[in-house]
Amino acid sequence: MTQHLELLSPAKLNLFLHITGRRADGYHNLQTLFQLLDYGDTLVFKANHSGQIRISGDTLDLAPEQNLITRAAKLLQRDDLGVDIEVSKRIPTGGGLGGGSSNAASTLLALNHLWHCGYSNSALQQLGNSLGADVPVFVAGHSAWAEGTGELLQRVELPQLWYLVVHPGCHISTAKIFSEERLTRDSLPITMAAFFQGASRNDCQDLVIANYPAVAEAIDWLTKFGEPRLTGTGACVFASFDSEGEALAVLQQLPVQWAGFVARGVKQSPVLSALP
Ligand SMILES: C[C@](O)(CO)[C@H](O)COP(=O)(O)OP(=O)(O)OC[C@H]1O[C@@H](n2ccc(N)nc2=O)[C@H](O)[C@@H]1O
Ligand SMILES: Nc1ncnc2c1ncn2[C@@H]1O[C@H](COP(=O)(O)OP(=O)(O)OP(=O)(O)O)[C@@H](O)[C@H]1O
Repeated sequence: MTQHLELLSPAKLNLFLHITGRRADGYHNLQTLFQLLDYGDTLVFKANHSGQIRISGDTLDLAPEQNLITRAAKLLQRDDLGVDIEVSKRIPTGGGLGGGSSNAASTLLALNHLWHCGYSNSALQQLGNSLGADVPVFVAGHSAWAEGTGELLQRVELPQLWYLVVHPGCHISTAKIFSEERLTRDSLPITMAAFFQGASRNDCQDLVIANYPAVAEAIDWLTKFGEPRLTGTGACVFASFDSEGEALAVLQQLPVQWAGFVARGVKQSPVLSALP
């Protein structure tokens, strides 16, 4: 039995984000296109029979029971099953890159394997949906067109472009953006064909630009080199390039007050590629 697994828990971009309505429970229906990236956090899992779920490394000062990694593990834990998880974070939190959701999904996939739980991928997606709206796509492990609150997924083949992702330094709460009165929440649903013809935007972008000057400045700066857009509810913004060289050339000019990285869009999550 494999006892040890090292996984790259990937970041995602929302290539567009339309909010099409608000449900009775306060959650929003949306349309989005999730692009998974070859950039992420490293999680090392060592399974044991201690009955304990222990996290070390970059714990983000979160109490273990608040960490989405622990919460995901608890959904699968039975009897004396235990695990030590070493975390190295690279994905900034509150960045719209889905780092917490990705970690939760990676944990579900890893422990389903190491603990021999026997859940199907779609059962794990359903379990993950209770942890966060972005968890199912990371469990599915492929780029996807998403509807509902993000859990109704359709596989999409996307060109494997290179992305420059810029973090303007501020942390944005997803719940805060979704609770703003001025948020656009009545976008008409579009077809996939309309997206590929260029008819899309991020409905959170104007609101975030108005409230977070650093995001506005990052978008202005990136406009010199491409067509920047916000991912999720921010704070990160991104632009696409045909080659790694073009993206890296722009990264080299990034003003020092911001962080950034270059990553490639991938067809399959590195987590799924690493699992037997
Ligand atoms: C904006 C996106 O990043 C797009 O990918 C996601 O929809 C957000 O996913 P997430 O961070 O996993 O979000 P969750 O942890 O489920 O929800 C955080 C908060 O955002 C709001 N929320 C989130 C998703 C959604 N479809 N409607 C919402 O209104 C809710 O107030 C919720 O309390
Ligand atoms: N393992 C984890 N990694 C990152 N954040 C975590 C983790 N566990 C819990 N969290 C909490 O989850 C919250 C959201 O983190 P996350 O990085 O997923 O958000 P985000 O980058 O804004 O992405 P999204 O696009 O899903 O909104 C943070 O406030 C953080 O405190």
